[in-house]
Amino acid sequence: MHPASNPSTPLPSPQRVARCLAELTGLRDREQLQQRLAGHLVEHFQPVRAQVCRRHDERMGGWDILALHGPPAEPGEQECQALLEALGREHPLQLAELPGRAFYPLPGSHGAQAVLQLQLEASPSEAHQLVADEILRVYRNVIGLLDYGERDGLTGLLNRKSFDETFMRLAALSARSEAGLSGCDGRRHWHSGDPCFLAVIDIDHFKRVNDGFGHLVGDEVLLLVARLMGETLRQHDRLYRFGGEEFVVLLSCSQDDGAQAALERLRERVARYAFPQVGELTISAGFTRIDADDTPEQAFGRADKAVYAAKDGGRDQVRSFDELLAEGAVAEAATGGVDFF
Ligand SMILES: Nc1nc2c(ncn2[C@@H]2O[C@H](COP(=O)(O)OP(=O)(O)OP(=O)(O)O)[C@@H](O)[C@H]2O)c(=O)[nH]1
Repeated sequence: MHPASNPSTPLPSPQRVARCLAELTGLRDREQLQQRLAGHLVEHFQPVRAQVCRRHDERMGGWDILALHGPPAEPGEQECQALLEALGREHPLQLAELPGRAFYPLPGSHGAQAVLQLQLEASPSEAHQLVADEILRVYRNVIGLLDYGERDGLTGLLNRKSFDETFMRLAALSARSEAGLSGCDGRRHWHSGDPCFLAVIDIDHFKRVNDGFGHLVGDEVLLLVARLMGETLRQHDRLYRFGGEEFVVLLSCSQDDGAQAALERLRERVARYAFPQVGELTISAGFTRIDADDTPEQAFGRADKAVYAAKDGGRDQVRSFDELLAEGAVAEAATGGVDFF
């Protein structure tokens, strides 16, 4: 049974709603946007408990919990089902079997999927829900505009625009990992104790595709490789194309060999895929761990050297710069000497 409608929570004044919308439409940082939206919804509904649940690994399941109001509570089986259902929705979810609970999808944080889980003392009035729905709609529109500006037109992957900022955030997380720290810092998409990596992925002999089948088919191959990347790598890995036939990935893995395994999975997936007209294709990948004092240019330069090693070694392989360095196969990357895109 649903708890009775709660008439005691006053409807927000038009000024407050306008202030909320002005704030949300003025933000450009997705995490900040997500946090402020959650904050406004909490203020709006005045729940007994509110927490943001982030899905941290698509394959393994599991949720990262960020308590906004009241103590955090691990979602039970039914709640996990509801969270999953809410993820893909445009509208909030309320279920008869979970009275007093509301699940607000918080989409758009670069693949990190999150839901605001509210525990209410009483069902909100229809007018309350309507206002919250409209706030959510404006939020989605802002995310849509951000996507439009930050994504590559052909593949839908991220473009160069947000790369540096994300990279610097990862370098800071790597600093925590080097210091042996871990735990939730409240603003993460990644586990703050995990090492982070930059990978460069290059389609082998792509020129032959263009020369043999034409640029339209070449473009389709780029699109399909991007799709395979999205399907194979994890939700919170960030996938970029800055133009050309080269892709960049920022990923965090709980162990050092996790990046190698993730990229191997992608390499195998591409090698097994039958590309329309073209047939078989392979990729070469190189990666490096991101250090605390790295610049994007330095890390990219190292990963790029590893790609060259993969090409030299016969293509269709994944190489780690750090391993190549340990083997003496490459020299330490010169600082700043690499052309970056
Ligand atoms: N269709 C298409 N082709 C592109 C795009 N951007 C770059 N290219 C082509 O990608 C090809 C890259 O070729 P190369 O750098 O010589 O390398 P490759 O043939 O992939 O050979 P290896 O990297 O050595 O395995 C060139 O033919 C570019 O014209 C694009 O947006 N669409």
